[in-house]
Amino acid sequence: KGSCAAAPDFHELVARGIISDSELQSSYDYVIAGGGLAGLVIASRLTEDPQPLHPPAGTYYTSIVGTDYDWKHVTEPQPDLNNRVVGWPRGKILGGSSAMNAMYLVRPAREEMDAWQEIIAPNGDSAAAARWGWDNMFENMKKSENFTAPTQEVLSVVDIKFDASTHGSGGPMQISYPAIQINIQANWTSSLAAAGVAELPNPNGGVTLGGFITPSSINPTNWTRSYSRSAYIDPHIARSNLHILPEATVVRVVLSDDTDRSGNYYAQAVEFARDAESPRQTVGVRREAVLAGGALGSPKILMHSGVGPRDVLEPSSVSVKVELPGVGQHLQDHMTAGVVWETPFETAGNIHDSNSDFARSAEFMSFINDAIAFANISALFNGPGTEFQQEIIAATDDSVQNLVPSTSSEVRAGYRAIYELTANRFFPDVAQLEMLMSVISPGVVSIQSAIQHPYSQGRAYINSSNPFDPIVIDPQYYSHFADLVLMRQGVKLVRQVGIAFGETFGTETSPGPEVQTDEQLDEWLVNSAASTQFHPTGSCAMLPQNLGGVVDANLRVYGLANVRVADSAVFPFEFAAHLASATFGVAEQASELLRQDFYTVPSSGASSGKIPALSLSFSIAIAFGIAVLTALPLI
Ligand SMILES: Cc1cc2nc3c(=O)[nH]c(=O)nc-3n(C[C@H](O)[C@H](O)[C@H](O)COP(=O)(O)OP(=O)(O)OC[C@H]3O[C@@H](n4cnc5c(N)ncnc54)[C@H](O)[C@@H]3O)c2cc1C
Repeated sequence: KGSCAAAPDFHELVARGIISDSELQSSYDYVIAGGGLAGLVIASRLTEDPQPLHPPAGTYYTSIVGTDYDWKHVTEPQPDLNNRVVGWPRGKILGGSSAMNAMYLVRPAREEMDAWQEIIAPNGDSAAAARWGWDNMFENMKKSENFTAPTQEVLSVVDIKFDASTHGSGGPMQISYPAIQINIQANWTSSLAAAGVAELPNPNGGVTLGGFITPSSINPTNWTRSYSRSAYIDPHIARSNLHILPEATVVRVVLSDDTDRSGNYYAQAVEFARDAESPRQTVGVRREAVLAGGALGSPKILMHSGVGPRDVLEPSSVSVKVELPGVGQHLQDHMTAGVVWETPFETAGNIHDSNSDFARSAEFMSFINDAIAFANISALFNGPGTEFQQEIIAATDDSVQNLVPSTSSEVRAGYRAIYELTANRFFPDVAQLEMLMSVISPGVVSIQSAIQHPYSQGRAYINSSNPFDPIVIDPQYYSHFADLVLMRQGVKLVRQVGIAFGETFGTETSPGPEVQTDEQLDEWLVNSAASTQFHPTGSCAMLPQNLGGVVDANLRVYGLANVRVADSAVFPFEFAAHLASATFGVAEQASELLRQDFYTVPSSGASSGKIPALSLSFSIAIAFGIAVLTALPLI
């Protein structure tokens, strides 16, 4: 239970199926590009067998944001943020962003997931679409979990409401609560109630509105982070049917020259390289290629494979194989800004800085922020917000005309569909804002305000044929006026919660009491405050093709027979939730689909022609985890 475990030795790596180039087969049934949250779930599920488990390995969370295990993406300068750039960390490691995230375990609302089902099959005529509605996704999300209730000691400090039946049991991801709680958080739900946001008694069961202490991805047997690697890969002894090749960047999917009988191109191989200077290598695909590179990695691989918008590929000198204008489009994110107060009360930050025995204990080190709330428009406007809604609806045509970074009529139609859904169906009852209390800094507390259903959409795109050049990220933050208004109202609501905390909260230090008018708040939000909540999505949206969709209800890329995207890129619109739980749901569902209904690549399609005669099904997750084979702490 120290802060750092010993590096894995060679035998441990072998046990997990981690291999070197020389052990690579010439082809595999399934090739998974990206060993992140979703990629490892799929790799593990496709190769699972009833072998006994090793004890879980790991140490408590230390942030890897900003380290070598972070892709360290940055956005383009954002005109509506006074040309500021925003950092977009992403896990560059086995486990992906599940190895660096803040561990909040939060599900979307029933209403949102049912809307997803409806948008992919507008006439309600697709059994495939029903997989993405609440009822089925709830089961998929629970499948990944093993829930443990908070300890009595914790409950004696903070009255945490939960309903164990809304969680899974026996699944790989450990879902629990920190071993300790901080006294200040005891007043979270009562302060929210005083500000007009009621307590939510049964979080994570399809209703999201209200305040609660959320479970986290914590393993309560040793108080460590639970993430896709520790949950789905590390516990299993060697699987002869799983190879994981770390430190390999997938550069493209090698597609067939001709289409198959159904008129689709098919993946013959996946090409990868150690770095920009190293020779390109390929591994053959016998059944399916699964892109699980995340909301930035997956669209990038597609574009370098010749699948994407013509006006992006041609200027980048990538030949167009399948023109699919939605790749990289519909990029959405949650923006956030925090109000900070001094506090005379003890925070987790104060305890941490004390360096006491308790501060060094694994129990204390398990503490992570977990007090959150979701608020709807009435809470933000102290009324139904009808006038604001009418303004948004009236701006629909203008927004479609001027704010979509694509000339494609399909992408514009998709923007309109998401816009109308957000402005009508989601407006009154679905959460518009998340509030998150932070008590991990000494002497101060903060509450973040984070908009959940942005009207601004941007895009991620390539601008060269070199796959080692970074992807260009332009979320077009605040390009739609409503997002700034929602944030401003959110900050006002957060301040009301702060007032309700009474003497627990002292002087406001940011933005500070002098920032009061709408204009002052907007200036603060634009010039310094607003940043990301780290939830990009939509870049390979599951939408009908005439709405700029990239994948269908089976996660298959339009125009390709055996390439699926299965990660956080496929959500067509933002949910009012952190995205890990829903992404686990996607990966669990994808694993089922890949087992039940796989493509068989025509025999002439093998890249090298020397397919080994294997009776076992082999999978490979090609992961960019740059130090997995070296002295990497098992975070
Ligand atoms: C700082 C931070 C905090 C967050 N906090 C929370 C939270 O508290 N709760 C929550 O629910 N969600 C949170 N999230 C979001 C959540 O972690 C992600 O939505 C989720 O991990 C997405 O899963 P994924 O499989 O789509 O992508 P990832 O988990 O990012 O996995 C993608 C993987 O693909 C690899 N990859 C990409 N391109 C290539 C390539 N060309 N070749 C090979 N490999 C490639 C990456 O290195 C990575 O390993 C947070 C995210 C971040 C970054």
